[in-house]
Amino acid sequence: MGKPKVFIDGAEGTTGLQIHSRLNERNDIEIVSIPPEKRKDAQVRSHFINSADVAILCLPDEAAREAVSFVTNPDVKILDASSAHRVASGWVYGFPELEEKRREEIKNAKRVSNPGCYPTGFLACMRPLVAAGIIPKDFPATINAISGYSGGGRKLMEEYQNVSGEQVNDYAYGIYGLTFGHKHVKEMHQHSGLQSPPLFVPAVGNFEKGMLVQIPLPFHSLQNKPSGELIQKTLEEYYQNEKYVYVAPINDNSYLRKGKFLDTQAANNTNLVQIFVFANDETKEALLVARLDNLGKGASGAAVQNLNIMLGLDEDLGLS
Ligand SMILES: NC(=O)C1=CN([C@@H]2O[C@H](COP(=O)(O)OP(=O)(O)OC[C@H]3O[C@@H](n4cnc5c(N)ncnc54)[C@H](OP(=O)(O)O)[C@@H]3O)[C@@H](O)[C@H]2O)C=CC1
Ligand SMILES: CC(=O)N[C@@H](CCC(=O)OP(=O)(O)O)C(=O)O
Repeated sequence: MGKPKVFIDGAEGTTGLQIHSRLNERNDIEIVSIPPEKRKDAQVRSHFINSADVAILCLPDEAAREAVSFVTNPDVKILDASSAHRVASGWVYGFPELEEKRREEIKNAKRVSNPGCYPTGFLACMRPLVAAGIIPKDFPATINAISGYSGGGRKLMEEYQNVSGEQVNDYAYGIYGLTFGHKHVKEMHQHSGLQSPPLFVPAVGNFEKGMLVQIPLPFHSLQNKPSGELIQKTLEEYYQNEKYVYVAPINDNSYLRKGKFLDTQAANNTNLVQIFVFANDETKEALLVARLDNLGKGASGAAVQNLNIMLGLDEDLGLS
């Protein structure tokens, strides 16, 4: 049998380029590339998709749905990096660490949806705690998060990269999603085990990549008041055998710059999601924070990990 063929639809976009550069050096797979002038030609894309073992979609949602409609070859596997199929039936949600059977499901699936960047941080923290009954299913979760501008794809990157002079201050930090219903909320709801969708307030900063996802836990309003240690230990045990989800010791100052500041970009260029638990048992407050590279475990790293699993290869190939 020859090397598995991988086609990246949208290879010239932000996520596509990163996946390509992670796969480019590998000699265990063959990357099949569409001629640049044909990259939006439906017929040519369809041909490439149907001749691949795995087609990775790095496209806007609508173009991703269109790409799936092109599939006629029953053997083709699709890995969709867009948000088009993250809550769709018939698709496996490609977060291998989220539950025990997930790797096997990804391996056997014909359709895998790569998780969103913010949901990766939120779900990594929330799902194990809801599953363990430490956070009740009816908990009204809220999320404040900050992302680098590459999260918005090529257009937002160009906008930020052209900012100069006095505008730099305006672009430093801005919250958005203020009409609610951000495209990630359904995904965060469905895969968390929570009864209601979380209230999500994202922000974007004037830096390329890196992300913090913060989940406040005001336990004084709850009947059961778990200790910070129970929260941290539950997460630590849940991910004890995982290479790409790291749970820091509780209230660990060593991750804080000058003992105070949790920086956004320290997980960049890795496939890691780092989880921090800050807690005060006297005031009954805790804060969960996930830090990741939105283009790493939030997109291209996760995609390469899923691709490896889908092809039955060593999961760590091409990852750091
Ligand atoms: N950036 C991030 O942090 C993350 C992004 N994602 C997801 O990945 C997907 C891609 O995002 P991103 O890479 O950031 O976006 P980009 O805008 O950077 O890239 C999208 C690419 O798709 C191309 N494209 C658009 N329409 C078509 C079409 N009909 N046929 C073929 N190619 C097309 C675009 O070309 P052109 O520019 O010429 O229109 C562009 O090259 C999105 O669905 C996003 O949600 C997932 C996780 C994180
Ligand atoms: C800063 C920024 O604009 N971020 C994007 C989220 C990233 C994205 O669209 O990609 P995924 O959905 O695949 O994670 C947004 O809020 O729409």
